[in-house]
Amino acid sequence: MAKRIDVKDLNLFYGKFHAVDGVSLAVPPRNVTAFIGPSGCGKSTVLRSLNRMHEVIPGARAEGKVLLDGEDIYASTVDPVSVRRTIGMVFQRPNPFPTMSIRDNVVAGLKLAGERSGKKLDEVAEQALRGANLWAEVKDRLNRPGGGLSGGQQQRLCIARAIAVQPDVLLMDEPCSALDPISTLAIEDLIQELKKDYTIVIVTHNMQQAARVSDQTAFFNLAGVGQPGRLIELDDTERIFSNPTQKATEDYISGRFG
Ligand SMILES: Nc1ncnc2c1ncn2[C@@H]1O[C@H](COP(=O)(O)OP(=O)(O)OP(=O)(O)O)[C@@H](O)[C@H]1O
Repeated sequence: MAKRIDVKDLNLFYGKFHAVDGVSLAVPPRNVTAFIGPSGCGKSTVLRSLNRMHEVIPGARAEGKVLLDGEDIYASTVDPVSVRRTIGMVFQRPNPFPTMSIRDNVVAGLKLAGERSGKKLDEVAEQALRGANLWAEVKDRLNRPGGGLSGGQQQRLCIARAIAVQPDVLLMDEPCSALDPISTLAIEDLIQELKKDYTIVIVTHNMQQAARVSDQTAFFNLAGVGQPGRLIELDDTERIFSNPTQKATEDYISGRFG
Protein backbone atom coordinates (compact mmCIF):
# COMPACT_ATOMS: atom_id res chain seq x y z
CA MET A 1 0.00 0.00 0.00
CA ALA A 2 1.77 3.16 1.21
CA LYS A 3 4.61 4.08 -1.13
CA ARG A 4 7.49 6.52 -1.07
CA ILE A 5 7.54 9.59 -3.32
CA ASP A 6 10.74 11.14 -4.66
CA VAL A 7 10.50 14.37 -6.64
CA LYS A 8 13.58 15.29 -8.64
CA ASP A 9 14.19 18.71 -10.17
CA LEU A 10 10.55 19.25 -11.05
CA ASN A 11 9.68 22.31 -13.16
CA LEU A 12 6.05 23.12 -13.83
CA PHE A 13 4.65 25.37 -16.56
CA TYR A 14 1.31 26.85 -17.60
CA GLY A 15 2.01 27.61 -21.26
CA LYS A 16 5.03 29.92 -21.21
CA PHE A 17 4.62 30.74 -17.52
CA HIS A 18 7.20 28.98 -15.37
CA ALA A 19 5.10 28.42 -12.22
CA VAL A 20 7.39 26.17 -10.17
CA ASP A 21 11.19 25.99 -10.37
CA GLY A 22 13.40 23.01 -9.62
CA VAL A 23 11.60 21.25 -6.76
CA SER A 24 13.24 18.17 -5.28
CA LEU A 25 11.80 16.48 -2.21
CA ALA A 26 11.13 13.08 -0.67
CA VAL A 27 8.03 11.83 1.12
CA PRO A 28 8.46 8.61 3.11
CA PRO A 29 5.64 6.07 3.22
CA ARG A 30 3.14 6.26 6.11
CA ASN A 31 3.97 9.88 6.64
CA VAL A 32 2.04 13.15 6.42
CA THR A 33 3.80 15.95 4.57
CA ALA A 34 2.30 19.45 4.65
CA PHE A 35 2.89 22.05 1.92
CA ILE A 36 2.71 25.60 3.26
CA GLY A 37 3.56 29.01 1.81
CA PRO A 38 1.99 32.25 0.57
CA SER A 39 -0.68 32.36 -2.12
CA GLY A 40 0.62 31.68 -5.63
CA CYS A 41 3.86 29.96 -4.58
CA GLY A 42 2.83 26.77 -6.38
CA LYS A 43 1.68 24.42 -3.59
CA SER A 44 -1.40 23.17 -5.45
CA THR A 45 0.50 23.02 -8.75
CA VAL A 46 3.16 20.77 -7.20
CA LEU A 47 0.47 18.67 -5.50
CA ARG A 48 -1.39 18.16 -8.79
CA SER A 49 1.83 17.16 -10.53
CA LEU A 50 2.23 14.27 -8.06
CA ASN A 51 -0.60 12.36 -9.74
CA ARG A 52 -0.38 13.90 -13.20
CA MET A 53 -3.48 16.06 -12.73
CA HIS A 54 -1.40 19.12 -13.67
CA GLU A 55 -1.20 18.13 -17.33
CA VAL A 56 -5.00 17.94 -17.59
CA ILE A 57 -5.02 21.76 -17.77
CA PRO A 58 -4.59 22.86 -21.41
CA GLY A 59 -1.02 24.08 -22.06
CA ALA A 60 0.27 22.84 -18.71
CA ARG A 61 3.36 20.64 -18.63
CA ALA A 62 5.87 19.13 -16.24
CA GLU A 63 9.62 18.56 -16.56
CA GLY A 64 11.58 16.43 -14.13
CA LYS A 65 10.87 13.22 -12.30
CA VAL A 66 8.29 12.01 -9.82
CA LEU A 67 9.17 8.53 -8.57
CA LEU A 68 6.73 6.28 -6.76
CA ASP A 69 8.79 3.61 -5.01
CA GLY A 70 11.43 4.26 -7.67
CA GLU A 71 9.09 4.13 -10.71
CA ASP A 72 8.83 7.35 -12.70
CA ILE A 73 5.13 8.21 -13.04
CA TYR A 74 6.03 10.46 -16.02
CA ALA A 75 7.71 7.64 -17.98
CA SER A 76 6.31 7.36 -21.53
CA THR A 77 5.05 3.83 -20.85
CA VAL A 78 2.92 4.91 -17.87
CA ASP A 79 -0.82 5.47 -18.26
CA PRO A 80 -1.83 8.70 -16.43
CA VAL A 81 -5.25 7.21 -15.58
CA SER A 82 -3.65 4.36 -13.66
CA VAL A 83 -1.40 6.89 -11.88
CA ARG A 84 -4.50 8.76 -10.68
CA ARG A 85 -5.95 5.51 -9.38
CA THR A 86 -2.82 4.74 -7.36
CA ILE A 87 -2.44 8.32 -6.17
CA GLY A 88 -5.85 9.57 -5.07
CA MET A 89 -6.86 13.17 -4.52
CA VAL A 90 -9.26 15.01 -2.22
CA PHE A 91 -10.15 18.58 -3.13
CA GLN A 92 -10.86 21.81 -1.28
CA ARG A 93 -14.64 21.64 -1.79
CA PRO A 94 -16.27 18.27 -1.16
CA ASN A 95 -17.36 17.04 -4.60
CA PRO A 96 -19.55 13.96 -4.19
CA PHE A 97 -21.90 13.13 -7.08
CA PRO A 98 -24.88 14.86 -5.43
CA THR A 99 -27.75 12.73 -6.74
CA MET A 100 -25.88 9.42 -6.56
CA SER A 101 -26.42 7.33 -3.43
CA ILE A 102 -23.86 7.38 -0.61
CA ARG A 103 -22.96 3.77 -1.33
CA ASP A 104 -22.57 4.34 -5.07
CA ASN A 105 -20.46 7.46 -4.49
CA VAL A 106 -17.99 5.36 -2.53
CA VAL A 107 -17.74 2.58 -5.10
CA ALA A 108 -17.94 4.78 -8.22
CA GLY A 109 -14.25 4.17 -9.05
CA LEU A 110 -14.54 0.41 -8.61
CA LYS A 111 -17.65 0.27 -10.81
CA LEU A 112 -15.80 2.24 -13.48
CA ALA A 113 -12.99 -0.28 -13.24
CA GLY A 114 -15.56 -3.01 -14.06
CA GLU A 115 -16.49 -4.48 -10.66
CA ARG A 116 -20.07 -5.77 -10.96
CA SER A 117 -20.57 -7.96 -7.88
CA GLY A 118 -23.08 -6.24 -5.60
CA LYS A 119 -21.74 -8.17 -2.60
CA LYS A 120 -18.17 -7.08 -3.28
CA LEU A 121 -19.28 -3.45 -3.82
CA ASP A 122 -21.23 -3.52 -0.52
CA GLU A 123 -18.19 -4.87 1.31
CA VAL A 124 -15.86 -2.26 -0.15
CA ALA A 125 -18.36 0.53 0.57
CA GLU A 126 -18.58 -0.50 4.23
CA GLN A 127 -14.83 -0.88 4.59
CA ALA A 128 -14.09 2.50 2.97
CA LEU A 129 -16.81 4.28 4.98
CA ARG A 130 -15.41 2.76 8.18
CA GLY A 131 -11.94 3.84 7.08
CA ALA A 132 -13.22 7.38 6.59
CA ASN A 133 -14.92 7.41 10.03
CA LEU A 134 -18.33 7.87 8.39
CA TRP A 135 -19.92 4.42 8.64
CA ALA A 136 -21.77 4.97 11.94
CA GLU A 137 -23.36 8.16 10.61
CA VAL A 138 -24.56 6.79 7.26
CA LYS A 139 -25.04 3.04 7.64
CA ASP A 140 -28.83 3.42 7.81
CA ARG A 141 -29.07 5.64 4.75
CA LEU A 142 -26.62 4.21 2.26
CA ASN A 143 -29.15 4.54 -0.55
CA ARG A 144 -29.84 8.22 0.06
CA PRO A 145 -28.12 10.86 -2.11
CA GLY A 146 -24.56 11.91 -1.23
CA GLY A 147 -25.61 15.54 -1.63
CA GLY A 148 -27.83 15.22 1.47
CA LEU A 149 -24.88 14.96 3.86
CA SER A 150 -23.33 17.87 5.76
CA GLY A 151 -20.19 19.49 4.34
CA GLY A 152 -17.91 17.62 6.75
CA GLN A 153 -19.67 14.33 6.04
CA GLN A 154 -19.41 14.98 2.30
CA GLN A 155 -15.67 15.51 2.64
CA ARG A 156 -15.34 12.22 4.54
CA LEU A 157 -17.47 10.62 1.79
CA CYS A 158 -14.94 11.91 -0.76
CA ILE A 159 -12.13 10.46 1.35
CA ALA A 160 -14.02 7.13 1.45
CA ARG A 161 -14.36 7.31 -2.35
CA ALA A 162 -10.62 7.97 -2.66
CA ILE A 163 -9.60 5.06 -0.39
CA ALA A 164 -12.14 2.59 -1.87
CA VAL A 165 -9.79 1.97 -4.80
CA GLN A 166 -6.92 1.24 -2.37
CA PRO A 167 -4.46 3.91 -3.51
CA ASP A 168 -0.82 4.10 -2.38
CA VAL A 169 -0.90 7.84 -1.79
CA LEU A 170 -3.56 10.38 -0.82
CA LEU A 171 -3.15 13.99 -1.95
CA MET A 172 -5.29 16.56 -0.14
CA ASP A 173 -5.65 20.11 -1.42
CA GLU A 174 -6.86 22.23 1.51
CA PRO A 175 -9.39 19.55 2.48
CA CYS A 176 -10.74 21.51 5.46
CA SER A 177 -10.93 25.02 4.07
CA ALA A 178 -14.69 24.77 3.41
CA LEU A 179 -15.45 23.11 6.75
CA ASP A 180 -16.43 24.24 10.24
CA PRO A 181 -14.00 23.68 13.16
CA ILE A 182 -15.66 20.44 14.38
CA SER A 183 -15.63 18.88 10.90
CA THR A 184 -12.06 20.08 10.49
CA LEU A 185 -11.02 18.25 13.65
CA ALA A 186 -12.80 15.11 12.42
CA ILE A 187 -10.78 15.24 9.18
CA GLU A 188 -7.55 15.92 11.07
CA ASP A 189 -8.19 12.88 13.33
CA LEU A 190 -8.93 10.85 10.23
CA ILE A 191 -5.64 11.93 8.61
CA GLN A 192 -3.80 10.58 11.65
CA GLU A 193 -5.52 7.23 11.25
CA LEU A 194 -5.09 7.09 7.47
CA LYS A 195 -1.37 7.61 7.72
CA LYS A 196 -1.05 4.10 9.15
CA ASP A 197 -1.90 2.83 5.66
CA TYR A 198 -1.16 5.66 3.24
CA THR A 199 1.41 8.23 2.28
CA ILE A 200 -0.31 11.61 2.62
CA VAL A 201 0.52 15.03 1.21
CA ILE A 202 -1.66 17.94 2.29
CA VAL A 203 -1.73 21.56 1.14
CA THR A 204 -2.92 23.84 3.89
CA HIS A 205 -3.13 27.56 4.56
CA ASN A 206 -3.63 26.84 8.20
CA MET A 207 -0.28 26.63 9.94
CA GLN A 208 -1.77 25.23 13.14
CA GLN A 209 -3.22 22.47 11.03
CA ALA A 210 0.17 21.74 9.43
CA ALA A 211 1.70 21.65 12.92
CA ARG A 212 -1.07 19.34 14.22
CA VAL A 213 -1.28 16.78 11.42
CA SER A 214 2.05 16.58 9.62
CA ASP A 215 5.34 14.81 10.27
CA GLN A 216 7.30 16.96 7.85
CA THR A 217 6.56 20.38 6.38
CA ALA A 218 7.66 21.89 3.07
CA PHE A 219 7.74 25.69 2.89
CA PHE A 220 7.38 27.16 -0.61
CA ASN A 221 7.88 30.81 -1.52
CA LEU A 222 8.16 33.07 -4.54
CA ALA A 223 10.43 36.06 -5.09
CA GLY A 224 7.62 38.20 -6.54
CA VAL A 225 4.60 38.35 -8.83
CA GLY A 226 5.32 36.52 -12.10
CA GLN A 227 8.30 34.70 -10.57
CA PRO A 228 8.27 30.93 -10.19
CA GLY A 229 7.60 29.33 -6.82
CA ARG A 230 10.44 27.41 -5.15
CA LEU A 231 10.77 24.97 -2.31
CA ILE A 232 12.67 26.88 0.36
CA GLU A 233 12.90 24.28 3.07
CA LEU A 234 11.62 20.82 3.97
CA ASP A 235 12.18 19.44 7.45
CA ASP A 236 10.50 17.76 10.39
CA THR A 237 7.40 19.78 11.24
CA GLU A 238 8.63 20.35 14.78
CA ARG A 239 11.87 21.83 13.45
CA ILE A 240 10.15 24.03 10.83
CA PHE A 241 7.90 25.54 13.50
CA SER A 242 10.54 25.89 16.21
CA ASN A 243 13.89 26.39 14.55
CA PRO A 244 13.78 26.67 10.75
CA THR A 245 17.04 27.05 8.84
CA GLN A 246 15.86 29.75 6.44
CA LYS A 247 14.91 33.28 7.47
CA ALA A 248 12.02 33.35 4.96
CA THR A 249 10.50 30.30 6.66
CA GLU A 250 10.79 31.93 10.06
CA ASP A 251 9.26 35.18 8.75
CA TYR A 252 6.36 33.26 7.22
CA ILE A 253 5.56 31.05 10.18
CA SER A 254 5.80 33.97 12.59
CA GLY A 255 3.24 35.83 10.47
CA ARG A 256 5.55 38.53 9.10
CA PHE A 257 4.24 37.98 5.57
CA GLY A 258 1.83 35.87 3.56
N1 LIG B 1 -4.86 26.81 -14.47
C1 LIG B 1 -3.88 27.73 -14.42
N2 LIG B 1 -3.52 28.42 -15.52
C2 LIG B 1 -2.54 29.35 -15.48
N3 LIG B 1 -1.84 29.66 -14.37
C3 LIG B 1 -2.16 29.00 -13.24
C4 LIG B 1 -3.19 28.01 -13.19
N4 LIG B 1 -3.29 27.54 -11.93
C5 LIG B 1 -2.35 28.20 -11.20
N5 LIG B 1 -1.68 29.07 -11.99
C6 LIG B 1 -0.60 29.98 -11.57
O1 LIG B 1 0.50 29.22 -11.06
C7 LIG B 1 1.04 29.84 -9.89
C8 LIG B 1 0.95 28.86 -8.72
O2 LIG B 1 -0.43 28.65 -8.42
P1 LIG B 1 -0.91 27.61 -7.31
O3 LIG B 1 -2.40 27.59 -7.34
O4 LIG B 1 -0.18 26.35 -7.47
O5 LIG B 1 -0.38 28.33 -5.99
P2 LIG B 1 -0.77 28.03 -4.48
O6 LIG B 1 0.48 28.18 -3.70
O7 LIG B 1 -1.47 26.71 -4.37
O8 LIG B 1 -1.74 29.23 -4.20
P3 LIG B 1 -3.00 29.36 -3.19
O9 LIG B 1 -2.41 29.22 -1.82
O10 LIG B 1 -3.50 30.74 -3.45
O11 LIG B 1 -3.97 28.28 -3.54
C9 LIG B 1 0.26 31.12 -9.68
O12 LIG B 1 0.95 32.19 -10.28
C10 LIG B 1 -1.05 30.85 -10.41
O13 LIG B 1 -1.64 32.05 -10.87
